[in-house]
Amino acid sequence: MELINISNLFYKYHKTDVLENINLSIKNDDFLAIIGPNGGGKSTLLKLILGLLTPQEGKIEKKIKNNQVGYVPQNTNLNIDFPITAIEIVLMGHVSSQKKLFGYSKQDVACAMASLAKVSMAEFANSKIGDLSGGQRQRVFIARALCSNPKIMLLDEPTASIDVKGQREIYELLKELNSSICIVVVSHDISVLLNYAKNVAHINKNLVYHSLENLEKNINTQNEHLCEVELLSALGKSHICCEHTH
Ligand SMILES: Nc1ncnc2c1ncn2[C@@H]1O[C@H](COP(=O)(O)OP(=O)(O)OP(=O)(O)O)[C@@H](O)[C@H]1O
Repeated sequence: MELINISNLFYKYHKTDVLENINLSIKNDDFLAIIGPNGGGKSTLLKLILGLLTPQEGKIEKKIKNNQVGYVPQNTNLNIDFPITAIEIVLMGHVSSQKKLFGYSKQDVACAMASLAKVSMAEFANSKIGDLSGGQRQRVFIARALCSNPKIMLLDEPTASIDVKGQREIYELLKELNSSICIVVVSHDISVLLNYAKNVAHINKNLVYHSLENLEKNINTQNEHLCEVELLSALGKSHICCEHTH
């Protein structure tokens, strides 16, 4: 089932074109990797899908409600010295049916604990976020996004500054979640991601789509230093590589 359909989308900041004629369909069981060079327009596309920006031309049709879209932002600006616990972070993502002025209901806390359990972080519920490793912190943010029972989860650079072992653990978790949730990951760290993604959207103002499921694995994605140029030439799209050098 198609969850999101983007057709003939254009977006510019001021007078500069950032996205041109984007067409993309995202299905409920997809695991989509959005890759591309710095400034290629990946975050802009994510913001458009989230409804934070509005297309100037073209359209984005969503077959789901906004609260069924989970979002895990880049956490580079997180102040890890802030004295907040894992469960408090998760509760921030919980939209309670029972309105309370102060604090959270027992159901809210139970839901947050269930989300932490899904990402194997229940035992760290009362740990301060600053005491967790980068990978554990990322799991907590995934738990926060899970609180709203999303049908699709968008993650912006979820493995930035996490070592390769930690990256694999995050993607194993996302693979598990992908049995019931559509996963969309924006990332530069494609070597590990490509072992898990089903499809790839390469964005550099334009979008080029690759299905990985049908791709003969003629590239060694276990290679930690696999770069985008190698990937794209293996996919037979070496012309795209040239765009990076402009
Ligand atoms: N709010 C803004 N106002 C003006 N220009 C912007 C704004 N946000 C992004 N841009 C520009 O739009 C282009 C695309 O930016 P975007 O952040 O979408 O790229 P990206 O592919 O996510 O990059 P990165 O990989 O570096 O995160 C860049 O040239 C950027 O400078």
